[in-house]
Amino acid sequence: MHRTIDWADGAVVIIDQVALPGEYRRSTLRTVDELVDAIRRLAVRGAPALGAAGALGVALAAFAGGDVRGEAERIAAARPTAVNLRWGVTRALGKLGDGPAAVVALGRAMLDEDERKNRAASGHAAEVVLRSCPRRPLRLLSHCNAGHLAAVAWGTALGVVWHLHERDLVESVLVDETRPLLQGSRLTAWELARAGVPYRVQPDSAAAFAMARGLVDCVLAGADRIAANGDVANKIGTYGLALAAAHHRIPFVVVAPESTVDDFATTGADIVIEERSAAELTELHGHPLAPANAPVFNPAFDVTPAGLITAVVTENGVRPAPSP
Ligand SMILES: CSC[C@H]1O[C@H](OP(=O)(O)O)[C@H](O)[C@@H]1O
Repeated sequence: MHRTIDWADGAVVIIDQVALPGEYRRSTLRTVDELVDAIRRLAVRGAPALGAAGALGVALAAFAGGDVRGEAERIAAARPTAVNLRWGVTRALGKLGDGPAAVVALGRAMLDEDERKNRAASGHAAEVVLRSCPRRPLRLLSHCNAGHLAAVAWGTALGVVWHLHERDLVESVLVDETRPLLQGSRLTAWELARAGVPYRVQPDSAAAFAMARGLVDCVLAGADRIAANGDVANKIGTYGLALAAAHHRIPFVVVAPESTVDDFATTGADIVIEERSAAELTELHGHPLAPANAPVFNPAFDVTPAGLITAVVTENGVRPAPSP
């Protein structure tokens, strides 16, 4: 599989995640407009991948000239919750004074460091799972997609599955379909199938029942922004999973690079939660799923309080539990 996002011939090249699982294709993004559109459509998505997209987007703007900082802000604002997007933009702007080639070099360096950090974070998290869950082999539950397609390569929460699968320690993965955009059934299931990992797709609403039926040993989640107190913003539905896991005394492990920690967000209350269009809920490929003009509540993320999380694991290991 190619890198989820890359730089080639003066352009950003992505695996088009809107086309999956039906078609594996790559798209070339030559302008900031094309990149912002791809981010907003989730053709490129996932916190680490968005960090790279932010940096490489600034490279596109730098080569195009004009109002580079204005274009950079457009990129950073394309999706407000994943801190890595703005962080990648900010890092790239720091190189602007050295010219477009220096911005590209920074972006390429981020591409190279992504897999190393995510392999390390998910490796530490795999050890946490093994220490926390006595049963072998393991039955894991995944929400949304935090795999190769959410990063430049490897992945975060799903990277734990790769590590454990290499050691024949995974019995199966329950994959939340993750409405409304189905990152689980479309992307995580596609990744697991490619890797030969046994899995079953389930409705998001089946997750708590699966735990009640004793089908889950550990819940794995990625993150889009981690507040200083350890609260975690992640795909909508994560908070409910954490509540159910706590009730059933099932470990709930969050995996993310340190770059997803936002110390400027004191608590989860400080994290902006992206709300997305009604159409994502009220129609599917043009077919109505709700009455015309139905009012909706469509937050793309929620916030899980630190107290419901067994461990937040980064490339540096288990983050210290926040002081109460
Ligand atoms: C490894 S970060 C993945 C993270 O990003 C996803 O959000 P989206 O699909 O909207 O980009 C989801 O929250 C995942 O946990």
